[in-house]
Amino acid sequence: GNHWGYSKENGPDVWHKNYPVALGSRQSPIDIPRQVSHDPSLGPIVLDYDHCTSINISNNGHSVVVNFDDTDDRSVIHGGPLENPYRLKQFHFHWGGKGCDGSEHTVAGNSYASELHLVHWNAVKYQSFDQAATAPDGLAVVGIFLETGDDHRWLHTITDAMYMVKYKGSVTDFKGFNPKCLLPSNLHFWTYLGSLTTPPLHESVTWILLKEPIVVSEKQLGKFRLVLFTGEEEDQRLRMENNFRTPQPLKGRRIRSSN
Ligand SMILES: C[C@@H](CNC(=O)c1ccc(S(N)(=O)=O)cc1)Cn1ccc2ccccc21
Ligand SMILES: [Zn+2]
Repeated sequence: GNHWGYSKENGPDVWHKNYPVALGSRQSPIDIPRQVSHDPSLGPIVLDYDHCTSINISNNGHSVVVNFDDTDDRSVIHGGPLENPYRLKQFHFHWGGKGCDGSEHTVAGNSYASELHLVHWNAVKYQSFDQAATAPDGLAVVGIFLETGDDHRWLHTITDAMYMVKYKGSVTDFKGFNPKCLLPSNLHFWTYLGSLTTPPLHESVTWILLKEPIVVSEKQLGKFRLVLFTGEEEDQRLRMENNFRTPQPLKGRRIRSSN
């Protein structure tokens, strides 16, 4: 059927037809204004990834996703705005086309080349990721902006694996990767209550956006674009690019800033 995507016919402008929450009161992404209220009660965000276990890397037809073993609390984030530890489930990226920016959140109206999402779920309160994904305090996503410059020294492990998942539906082993190597030097952040940025667009995400971008090269970003939206058996070969939703109305929400 008319599965959702990022083209004119099935993209963000028509998602509301099958997912009416797209017009809801806590949708993501958003633009982060120049002035955000500083909340001194916000402690630092802590990412305990030392024993994380990556499993595989896959192409789900919307992004490239690295999946983790989330059967116990071996890799969690806590602190910041979070009242519980949240378990790392997966990370994935959103990016643009050649020379076009592709982040989802924007800062004072400015986009970045790409945006990395580290997706976590509240395993203290919920029995499964899917159950947490429908709860208002179910998920916590850490967003990290990517800007272009020099090569990122660790991103090649991911871009090399992307060759193996060129087609929608492909998956390949991807063990021993610790996403700590993708973090910027400081963890200052903005936080607000929002949603998944793709259907089903559930309003279940506490967003934690790191202020400092990481730097990757144009060459490395170019390898993201060798991935396809389409499956091996399809006659159309659609390059995976511009897989981002644009900023949504703030609707009175408060955005808080850490230090
Ligand atoms: C959460 C969906 C699957 N989607 C995600 O897991 C997900 C995670 C992060 C982002 S982002 N870009 O905001 O970081 C977007 C999507 C499965 N699922 C669970 C219940 C459910 C009900 C209907 C349809 C699909 C359903
Ligand atoms: Zn995402």
